Amino acid sequence: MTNDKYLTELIATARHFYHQGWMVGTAGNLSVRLPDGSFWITASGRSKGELCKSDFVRISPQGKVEQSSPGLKPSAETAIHQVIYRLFPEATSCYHVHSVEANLVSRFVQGDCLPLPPLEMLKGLGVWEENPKCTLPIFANHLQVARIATEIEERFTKTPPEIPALLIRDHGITVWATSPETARNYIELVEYIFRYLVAARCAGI
Ligand SMILES: CSCCC(=O)C(=O)COP(=O)(O)O
Ligand SMILES: [Zn+2]
Repeated sequence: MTNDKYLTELIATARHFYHQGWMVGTAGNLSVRLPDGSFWITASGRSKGELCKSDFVRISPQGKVEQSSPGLKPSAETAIHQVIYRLFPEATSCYHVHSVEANLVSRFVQGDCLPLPPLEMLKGLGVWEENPKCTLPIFANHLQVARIATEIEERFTKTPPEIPALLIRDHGITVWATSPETARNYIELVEYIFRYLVAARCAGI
């Protein structure tokens, strides 16, 4: 893929997520990793429904800004993307969105794991067991993003997640995948599961 194609894909995906209500205003951030280990990430504070090609910053494998339009800052949550790419060398895309449902389900439990219902949809996230008992890791939403990133690194180094996703309480979901298309599917699947959980609770199930 050329740089242009990567950015076109991220712009289209952000617009799609914006129209779902998952990247309202400036919420969320998307990144894609290139074969040289650098990655393109959305610049901080841009309206995610109307991104253009100059709204991205390229971060080197060492974590420095490598390419940017004047006046841009990388996403405030770049440290989380960096830690995901470090932990999961096969990942080439990392997407983070804020939905109402993600925030609601993050309060359904007090602990640091959200049990997921044994839905067929889990197969789309790589879970192929009969009646799976799968959980989604939850992290606290610290003001200092670096602290969230450190906690992700410490926890996943000891206990790898069962699915390529993590939830930050009262904040949003992050997924990672081996292609931009797969990361987009993962966001859609996880958001479906969140809607199911909210609907099930409303229905008293
Ligand atoms: C209203 S969004 C608050 C910051 C945030 O959580 C986010 O995902 C967007 O931050 P960025 O710096 O990537 O624009
Ligand atoms: Zn966020």
